[in-house]
Amino acid sequence: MPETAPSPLPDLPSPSPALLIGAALFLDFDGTLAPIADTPDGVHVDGELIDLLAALRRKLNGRLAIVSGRSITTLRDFGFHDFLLAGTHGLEFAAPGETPQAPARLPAIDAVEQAFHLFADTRPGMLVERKSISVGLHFRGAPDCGEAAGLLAHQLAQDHGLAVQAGKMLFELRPGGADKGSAVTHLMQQAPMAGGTPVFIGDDVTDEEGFAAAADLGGHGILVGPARHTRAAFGLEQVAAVRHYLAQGVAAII
Ligand SMILES: O=P(O)(O)OC[C@H]1O[C@H](O[C@H]2O[C@H](CO)[C@@H](O)[C@H](O)[C@H]2O)[C@H](O)[C@@H](O)[C@@H]1O
Repeated sequence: MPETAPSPLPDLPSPSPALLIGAALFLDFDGTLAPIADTPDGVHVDGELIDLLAALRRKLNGRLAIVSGRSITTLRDFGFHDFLLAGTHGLEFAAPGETPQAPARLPAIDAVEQAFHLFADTRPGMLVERKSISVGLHFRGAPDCGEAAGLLAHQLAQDHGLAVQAGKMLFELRPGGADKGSAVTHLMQQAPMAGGTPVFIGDDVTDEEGFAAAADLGGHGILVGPARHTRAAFGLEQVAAVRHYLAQGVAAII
């Protein structure tokens, strides 16, 4: 029998700016609001982005949140002090100006961080990212080490009862029990997000739970980047298209 080539994934339709009217908007950070950089510290947030998000949030009567794998502390360091934040893949929450609600850093995370360093320190290009309550092992600078990094991450997760969060050239270990979907569900139950139609914009596999939660609550997911199997109904090509879309949203909402 002749082998059949897998059929290409159809491109997702572009979202209309009108989708943002009445939305409760959830925005991923890396790869959605800021282009992917070589290292976690290589990302820059410009004042124009903060101003755009602030204008959109005003139009949405406050219904705008950033839902990221970054910690709340890091998001605030990037300049998002005044925003409703869900950090570390749905494990942490903070309203503007408030102390983050977050679980304590587990001793197991410190043990994993040490093991990650033992692995990374002999492999040029590997990078360990210390985070508030989790730890990341990045192989963007050493792509050949990705498979070994994944094996190590899964072994350590099993040894310490932690969850593996795969990302873009990254394995992160963190406590389980939450994801971006649970963050959306949680935030949709309270002001200022309650009452809006959830719209989740993200690029990474970690955003799929966010797309699914938004869809399950009657809203929509918007995937940033190339087509893939996804729960998102709409697509935008890249970060610049996201910014353009958000600016169109500001203009579309009276
Ligand atoms: O949920 P997000 O806001 O998308 O955060 C997910 C992870 O993003 C960061 O790593 C990714 O972006 C880096 C900078 O562009 C890039 O160098 C790296 O390869 C990507 O995986 C961040 O460092 C992680 O802590 C986040 O969990």
